Amino acid sequence: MTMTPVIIGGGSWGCAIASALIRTGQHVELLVRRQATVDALAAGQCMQLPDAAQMPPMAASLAPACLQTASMIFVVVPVAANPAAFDTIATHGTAGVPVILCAKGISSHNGQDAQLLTHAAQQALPDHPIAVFSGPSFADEVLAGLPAALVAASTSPAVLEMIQTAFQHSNIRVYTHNDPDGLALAGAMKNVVAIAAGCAVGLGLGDNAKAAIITRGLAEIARLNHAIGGDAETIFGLGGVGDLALSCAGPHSRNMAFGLALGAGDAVPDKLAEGSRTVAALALMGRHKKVDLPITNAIDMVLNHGQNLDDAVKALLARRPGTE
Ligand SMILES: NC(=O)C1=CN([C@@H]2O[C@H](COP(=O)(O)OP(=O)(O)OC[C@H]3O[C@@H](n4cnc5c(N)ncnc54)[C@H](O)[C@@H]3O)[C@@H](O)[C@H]2O)C=CC1
Ligand SMILES: O=C(CO)COP(=O)(O)O
Repeated sequence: MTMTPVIIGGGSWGCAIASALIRTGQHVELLVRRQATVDALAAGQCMQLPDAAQMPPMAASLAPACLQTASMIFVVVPVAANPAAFDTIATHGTAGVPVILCAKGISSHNGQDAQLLTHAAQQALPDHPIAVFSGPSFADEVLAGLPAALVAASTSPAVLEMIQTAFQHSNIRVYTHNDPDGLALAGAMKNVVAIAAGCAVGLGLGDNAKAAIITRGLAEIARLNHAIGGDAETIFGLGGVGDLALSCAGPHSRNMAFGLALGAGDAVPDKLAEGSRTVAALALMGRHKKVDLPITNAIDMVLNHGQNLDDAVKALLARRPGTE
């Protein structure tokens, strides 16, 4: 029986990861929800990135039985769909096969609690080693074959070796470390900071304000990372400052584009902006951990509690500045 990597999710990032593996000559299967996605992938088209050229045809299926022959399982659906993906793996997967978390957000049940995706996965899948795969990586560029550097984090050196080997000779260069919680948190938080940076630019507050938000946002990420027991080095690596810099660079990031529209008073784009969905859970996590997250809280107030964006900015600026 041939074991192959299986990717749950046939959207932008699922296709990009698949393309990197396929180009090294590996067979990859995608597990998706709709027949239309199966057909599009077989024709070399990603439905969420219709302009992507040179995408190799991809084998996809609606049948979770493909998980039985998975060598490793990438979970590449939005955070809200991760619990259902974990259930599918628990039912159809083989114990011991690594599960690699690729979504960037915080898990939440009806806004009542907040949990790192790593913890949610460990609870749901106690028989599987868990890894996080993150870093600065726009799907369209990876899909186009351009180079990117990512981080795989797991407490299992054998799993890290497996992931690194899978991407060897691909356009994704994989660095490793052993802090999956910190990496998962950083990926979730950078999306919210990108929304805030977008708001500042959209409001016309200038480049100085944008740089201040990025830097103070990084400080928030570092504080919450410390509180959850994450490694400080994670925040200064590809999955921390690297992904934050990428996502705050401009509207190529869907989160930044969401913030830009919000700041400019325009309708927000209908593309996935995980930060808008995760900010409530992050703010909750900050309260639980007693960590001050002013930028995260401001975006939560605007998106989930009806605060006017101008008032949120005034409230942020009225805070007494502390030591850096
Ligand atoms: N696009 C990118 O550049 C990157 C995205 N990510 C992360 O990967 C995750 C997925 O993002 P994208 O692939 O970009 O999103 P996308 O919007 O391009 O695709 C999402 C895919 O998940 C499927 N899906 C949505 N809800 C589902 C559900 N309830 N059950 C099963 N499948 C469902 C959709 O049909 C679609 O195929 C997000 O957390 C994102 O932050 C991470 C790195 C890069
Ligand atoms: O996480 C990403 C790149 O690393 C993608 O960012 P957006 O979801 O904001 O487009």
